[in-house]
Amino acid sequence: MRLTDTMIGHAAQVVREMLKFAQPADAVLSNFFRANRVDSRSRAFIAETAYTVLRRRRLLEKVVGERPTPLHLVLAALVKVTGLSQRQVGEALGNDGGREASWLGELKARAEPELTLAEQADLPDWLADRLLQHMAPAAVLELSRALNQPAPLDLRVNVMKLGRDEALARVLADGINAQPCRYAPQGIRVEGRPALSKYPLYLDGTLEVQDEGSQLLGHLLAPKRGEMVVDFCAGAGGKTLALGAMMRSTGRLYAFDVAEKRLARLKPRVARSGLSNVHPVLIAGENDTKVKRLAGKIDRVLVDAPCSGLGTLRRNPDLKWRQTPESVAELTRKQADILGGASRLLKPGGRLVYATCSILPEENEGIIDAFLATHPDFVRISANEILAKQGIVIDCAAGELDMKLAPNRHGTDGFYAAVLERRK
Ligand SMILES: C[S@@+](CC[C@H](N)C(=O)[O-])C[C@H]1O[C@@H](n2cnc3c(N)ncnc32)[C@H](O)[C@@H]1O
Repeated sequence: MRLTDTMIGHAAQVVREMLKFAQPADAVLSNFFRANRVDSRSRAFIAETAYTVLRRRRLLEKVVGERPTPLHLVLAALVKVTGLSQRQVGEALGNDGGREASWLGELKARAEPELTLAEQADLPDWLADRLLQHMAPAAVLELSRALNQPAPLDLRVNVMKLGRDEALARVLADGINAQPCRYAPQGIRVEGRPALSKYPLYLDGTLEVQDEGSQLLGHLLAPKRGEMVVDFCAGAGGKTLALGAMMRSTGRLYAFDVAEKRLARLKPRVARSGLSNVHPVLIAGENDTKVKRLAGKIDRVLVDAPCSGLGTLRRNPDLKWRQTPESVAELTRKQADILGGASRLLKPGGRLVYATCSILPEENEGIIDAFLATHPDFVRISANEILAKQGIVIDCAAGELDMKLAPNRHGTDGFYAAVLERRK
């Protein structure tokens, strides 16, 4: 790929917008591409470079020094992280970029800065401190390095339409490099970024984009044909679709959410999937009368709780700069309330799965421990045993009941799930 000064300038423009943190990084990118016509190779460069700056912001700010400009952050990212040579970047900058080229020369000559652990991990201090409360420094570095890599693309095969092996064979025959996911029985991991929006198997609902970790949640809830199931925080329905297919389009699957826009995005996906058992319900909150009416009637409840998203930094690196100790505290209050409300839905003997894509214990086992302390009618059961019964063997700590996934150990996003059962 020939790098040009326009591409570098565009990347700096995107970085400038992203670092305002007024909008999520992916929204900044799509707005930029809507407003500026750029060819697909430049697009990939701009997106990757801007995300590299977000991922490695602390290192880059340290390297660049005081009052870093977006352009200097981009140039530093290209030579310090992407591994381009000073000459390659200098040539792209051309004659008009003489000042920046000489700045790059200076940068190259500077001694490598001393970095604190949080800077090496490229995490804000508060977040590194939280992780260090329950992890060794080497483990924090290993986890954060994995979170600072781009994520692979995982697809879930809709088994109502096609078996995983047949779908994989079709994908391979269409020239897309892919392999079965390591754990998720319906998962396919794809190499590169194929254009799915025009791909027939995607358009007809055979394939859905879903991280392998998310796919496993369905296997933890393991809904059966004919059951009454609630996806309490259904959002745009990624998990709803997987649950509906596991129920073979029978029974009733309520998709609750408080966000009308997200539920609206669920409807066309349900149509494409061919499921007829999904009932989207807009609720005002966990105390809505629509929720209360179903109290004690539901076999299985999934609570895919709103969370900090810090397990998804591979895809959403801006989250580590957007979240704060205060926003996490607010989320934990909400998580406890939602879990309390959702738990009332269960029949005796029913199963609840509480999940987040966070790596912070206060959003995960902290919520479950506090819930169990005040709800003696619930017991925690082994997530790993439920998976093992379905032939899914996850590498986990001895005696660990909850499912904890991490990119450095499992190649998935950071994920947490606990399985609770209401006593009979
Ligand atoms: C992690 S997202 C869910 C993602 C979704 N399950 C999927 O697979 O695409 C959390 C969702 O919880 C919803 N939410 C927030 N507060 C809620 C509440 N009190 N009751 C139900 N849903 C809530 C948010 O609107 C958001 O869609």
